[in-house]
Amino acid sequence: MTLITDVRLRRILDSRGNPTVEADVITESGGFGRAAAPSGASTGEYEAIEKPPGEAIAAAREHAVPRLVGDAYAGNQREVDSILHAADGTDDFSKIGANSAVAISMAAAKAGADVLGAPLFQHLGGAFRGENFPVPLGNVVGGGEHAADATDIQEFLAVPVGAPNVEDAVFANAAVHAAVADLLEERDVPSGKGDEGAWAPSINDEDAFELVDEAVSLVEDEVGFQIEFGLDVAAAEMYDADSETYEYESAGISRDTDEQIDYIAGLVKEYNLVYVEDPLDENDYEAFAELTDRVGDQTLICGDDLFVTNTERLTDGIAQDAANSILIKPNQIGTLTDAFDAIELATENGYDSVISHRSGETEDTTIAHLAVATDAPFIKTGAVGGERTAKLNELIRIADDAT
Ligand SMILES: C=C(OP(=O)(O)O)C(=O)O
Ligand SMILES: [Mg+2]
Repeated sequence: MTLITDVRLRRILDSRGNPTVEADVITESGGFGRAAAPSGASTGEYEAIEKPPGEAIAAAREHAVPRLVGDAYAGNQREVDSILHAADGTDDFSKIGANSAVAISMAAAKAGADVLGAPLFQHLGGAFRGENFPVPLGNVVGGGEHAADATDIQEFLAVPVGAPNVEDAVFANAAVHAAVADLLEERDVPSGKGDEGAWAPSINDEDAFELVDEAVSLVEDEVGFQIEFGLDVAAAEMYDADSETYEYESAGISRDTDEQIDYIAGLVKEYNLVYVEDPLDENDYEAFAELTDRVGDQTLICGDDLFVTNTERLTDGIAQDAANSILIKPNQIGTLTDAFDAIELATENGYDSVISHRSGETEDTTIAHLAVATDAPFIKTGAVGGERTAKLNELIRIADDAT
């Protein structure tokens, strides 16, 4: 029933107005799945290769589609994904593009779920998936590669750890986003938004910490449950390998690795940060390990550019105690199977998985299902904006359906 009879690929728009790959997978019994690849701006050095969409589509049509049609079963995700790997033949999807691969992989999963008549999270997670729902990390202020002339730290994330359910958590993050706007207006600070919908005022990081701290406290009082905050430092983007320093341009500060570790450890204590992503350069497992040793019992130290959803890099990180959580972005590695394997390896080793969007997104909601299917404790998918609320609203619907 899930035998794949057609795979269609096209270019569609992403949220930045750039082209991206969309895939439709159709099965023998009329099952249908559609998915689109997201795209990063602060990409990790070791990510699978995103090709220009036109080239990725042409290459996938030539090499992957003929191997899938009439041979692969959409309900057998590992088979679909291993055919994608075989059709590509490289270890970084540089032939068909990780964007074509991930769109086909996710579309196949949806087609498989369609044939079974099950929601995607149930098809992916099976009957014995856990009953928890992820806490959403909501990007409320940001800069870095996601906005010009804003904070050096890429993302300030609201974390509604005390929310009784997904719906309250999602609304709490939106309320923090709104409270930040009110505080900016009170202070006469104009602000546009970055790629993920976070406010991107022209302020330095120190001012942003005060702002987010206050916004979080205001909303916490309003909703009556605990909200903390966290960061995606995206430190690889500010690391200068020649001088071996982290350059905070808006504050005019340069920190060497020891100073960076001290700085982040100090922030964790001062602001009770519950989440810190990529606080150090993507090549520096050792510095990650030192920071994790210092504050890993108080906060999540999460590897995004460090691990790039790659089990080999995660294995190295685990061996060195480099972090205690991993960001999972299916397009960093190219298939759902690879993303699942990374989550499984993380879980076996006591690492938390944080399922994540990219800064360039579409209306695709696969990651909401992936987070629920794998019982991931956190999902990072913005706070507001259509391509972000697509996932957040899907999460609310899944919770409504499943409980
Ligand atoms: C979502 C992120 O940004 P991008 O998609 O630009 O890598 C991130 O760095 O976690
Ligand atoms: Mg990141």
